[in-house]
Amino acid sequence: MSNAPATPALKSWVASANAADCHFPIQNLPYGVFKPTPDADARVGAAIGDQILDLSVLEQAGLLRTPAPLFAAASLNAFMASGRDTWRSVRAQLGTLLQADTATLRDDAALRARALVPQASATMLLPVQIPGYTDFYSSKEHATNVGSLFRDPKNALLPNWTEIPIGYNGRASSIVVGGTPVRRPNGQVKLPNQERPVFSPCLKLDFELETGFFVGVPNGMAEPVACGEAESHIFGMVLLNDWSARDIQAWEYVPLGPFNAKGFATTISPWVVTMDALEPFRTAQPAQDPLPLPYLRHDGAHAFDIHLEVALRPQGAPQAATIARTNFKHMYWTMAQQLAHHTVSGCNTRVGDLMGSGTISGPDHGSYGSLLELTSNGKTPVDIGGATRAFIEDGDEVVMTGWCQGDGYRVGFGHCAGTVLPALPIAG
Ligand SMILES: O=C(O)/C=C/C(=O)CC(=O)CC(=O)O
Ligand SMILES: [Ca+2]
Ligand SMILES: [Mg+2]
Repeated sequence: MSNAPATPALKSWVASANAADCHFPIQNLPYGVFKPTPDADARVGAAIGDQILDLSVLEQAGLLRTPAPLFAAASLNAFMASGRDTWRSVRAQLGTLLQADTATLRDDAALRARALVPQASATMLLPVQIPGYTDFYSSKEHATNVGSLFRDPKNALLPNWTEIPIGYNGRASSIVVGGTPVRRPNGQVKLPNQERPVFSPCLKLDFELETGFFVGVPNGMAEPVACGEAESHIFGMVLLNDWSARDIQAWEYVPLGPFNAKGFATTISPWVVTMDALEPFRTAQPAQDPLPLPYLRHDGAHAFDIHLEVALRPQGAPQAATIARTNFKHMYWTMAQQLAHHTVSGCNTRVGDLMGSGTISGPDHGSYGSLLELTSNGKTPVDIGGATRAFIEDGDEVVMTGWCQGDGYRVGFGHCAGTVLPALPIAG
């Protein structure tokens, strides 16, 4: 259970995969859905270096053994539904095919030309057909910060927080893949010193730095997933931006929680990093006090050491400025506890359900996962090199990234990016 993997860097014949800072070395092999050209059909691929390995081409060429055809598909759902043995077998077969000393594809120029697509020329699509989306609230630092800003600094953390992995049922319909522009929402905003709300473009648009996990092995109704078994239901993880309209949220959220403030868009990264690729980076979660109720207990280490960053790039700026750095390992509630809690009532899950971690804030000011926290609700704007931001402005691009640091290699998530478009005009 170490977080300092000692495995020496394995090499691939895809040279770009061997760079020490590459997110997609042979140790990673994340899955995504892409079109090699705008008119082509969508298909499943695995990222390797700066290329995509087209799994539908490999499958057609008879180079992948699976129980059924899985990869000439517009989503990962069929592959996810094929079960954990198939996930592991495909991962092992791809690892072998891509290893430096395996000649099969390396020395077949014609097949290689069809099977490898430069990432720069491909269009990435939403990787999963997502039946349901739930967002948790599992960072103690985030819950404490937001509790202080929205409610009472003296009682920032509500009494249920250390007992329940708090969550809300989100909107699957508005989840988009990284690179998709996001429109600033209009909604009800309550301005200070006014008795009634106004209908207005959101004036406090924010990001939330999160990860998400996909359910690969579903559970039936009234068949709760045990905490100790929960990880075996998870297919993999993505970066997730739970865009949040803070002014709409502050007015609407009592008593049923966020609605329009978080339902207009959620962005996920195009590549799904498997739990098998993340396994070497398993580490201990923070100590939990009080001891959770028995259905939320698991032995051993259930956090993952994933370094995370958020950068902001104003329209026209050549570079994005990094405004937050944190780590997934700070999360108080684990993914296993989230899934056990979600299903303990008898709630079923489906293949492709997405569970957001909740905003990932760390202990220091520069490790907060939202502008709400970084700017104390707009009071202390952040510096983005030549400009400042209290909240997101039109034309700003928010870019999240994350990776696990191995010995001479990285298991990375790539980017999760989105540019904000102006709100729709308000009539009259
Ligand atoms: O504390 C609140 O009232 C609200 C908190 C959030 O906005 C967070 C939410 O979406 C869950 C999370 O990202 O942790
Ligand atoms: Ca959230
Ligand atoms: Mg959202």
